[in-house]
Amino acid sequence: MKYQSIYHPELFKGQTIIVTGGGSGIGRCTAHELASLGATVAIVGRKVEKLDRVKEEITAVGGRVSCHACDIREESLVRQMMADVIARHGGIDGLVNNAGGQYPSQLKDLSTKGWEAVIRNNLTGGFIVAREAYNQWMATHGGSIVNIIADIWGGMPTMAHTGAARAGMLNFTETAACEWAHSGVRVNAVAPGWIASSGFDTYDAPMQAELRRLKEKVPLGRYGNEAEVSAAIVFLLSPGAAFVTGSCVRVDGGVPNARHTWKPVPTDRSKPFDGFPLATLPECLQ
Ligand SMILES: CCC/C=C/C(=O)SCCNC(=O)CCNC(=O)[C@H](O)C(C)(C)COP(=O)([O-])OP(=O)([O-])OC[C@H]1O[C@@H](n2cnc3c(N)ncnc32)[C@H](O)[C@@H]1OP(=O)([O-])[O-]
Ligand SMILES: NC(=O)C1=CN([C@@H]2O[C@H](COP(=O)(O)OP(=O)(O)OC[C@H]3O[C@@H](n4cnc5c(N)ncnc54)[C@H](OP(=O)(O)O)[C@@H]3O)[C@@H](O)[C@H]2O)C=CC1
Repeated sequence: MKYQSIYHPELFKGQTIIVTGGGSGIGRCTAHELASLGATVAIVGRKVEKLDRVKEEITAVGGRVSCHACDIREESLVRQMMADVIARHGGIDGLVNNAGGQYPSQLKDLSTKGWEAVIRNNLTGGFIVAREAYNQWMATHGGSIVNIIADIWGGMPTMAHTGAARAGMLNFTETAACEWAHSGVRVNAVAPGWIASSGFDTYDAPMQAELRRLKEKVPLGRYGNEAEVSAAIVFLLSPGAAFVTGSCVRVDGGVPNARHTWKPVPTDRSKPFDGFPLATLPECLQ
């Protein structure tokens, strides 16, 4: 079934856009939406079988997509991946720096190795991918980069490593937006709140129990869905955002504004946008 985007179906006709982490969740949804809008999508991830599945889904509805196995933490692999995408598609117009993830741990129990693994995954990796996109293509041709971060406004108990990495990524976004503006490159961020995606299923049972409870703390009264994050990414990549750079769009149902005052009311308070018929509800919420 084809993606039902709210945007014009030829918005990205003739463009090539890289989506890291395109084999599942938010990245998979974004790849579907961009392909439905005419883009050729290059999806990147560590597990080839996940990428192949998404490729099958997108080609089945007439989209164009290529798969690139690559760990974003490995500089030489990222360099090669970027060169392959450029050689295969003739350039890159956009990059969605979405690959990432972490595991819950209290600070006192966090090993240095674990801290560094998460920083590499969510800060260093995103930096390497963006720098290679810029140096290998965008510096001379322009382009648009969207970095996916998280709701980092305030502390993130049990998620300090990823909070530090994503806060770093926000500042990287602001700096790159300045340094790369003269090349016609815009750099923005999207900060998802609690998004019911396959990502939830990667957590252990106690964390999943916590996640089931958390929606009561959202002013809009529910989790977000993948299509709602994708819509923000697509806006920032589009000409509609031509004068937007160094910004962050928060897609979180209002959580950062309400942390101290919100009194939970356990009912849904907004109608979701759901343009993605193939979205997978995480098993832990079923
Ligand atoms: C932000 C809020 C909301 C967000 C929601 C989402 O993001 S949804 C999306 C969610 N999606 C995802 O999160 C998916 C992506 N996530 C991942 O791939 C992993 O979480 C990763 C980033 C740690 C990389 O892991 P990897 O396998 O490549 O790394 P590695 O094997 O090289 O390990 C290096 C060291 O890290 C440590 N350590 C690692 N795991 C654990 C653990 N569970 N337990 C304890 N410790 C752990 C350990 O010290 C290990 O060394 P050791 O002691 O073994 O010698
Ligand atoms: N869902 C949520 O509530 C939130 C999500 N986020 C962030 O949004 C992004 C997408 O998350 P979501 O779709 O929910 O989760 P998923 O776990 O489904 O997606 C993460 C994707 O990133 C890929 N990935 C992870 N590490 C690497 C790596 N080192 N190199 C290449 N690819 C990698 C994974 O593929 P593979 O395993 O094949 O490598 C996977 O497809 C992540 O950065 C996540 O942390 C932020 C805030 C909230």
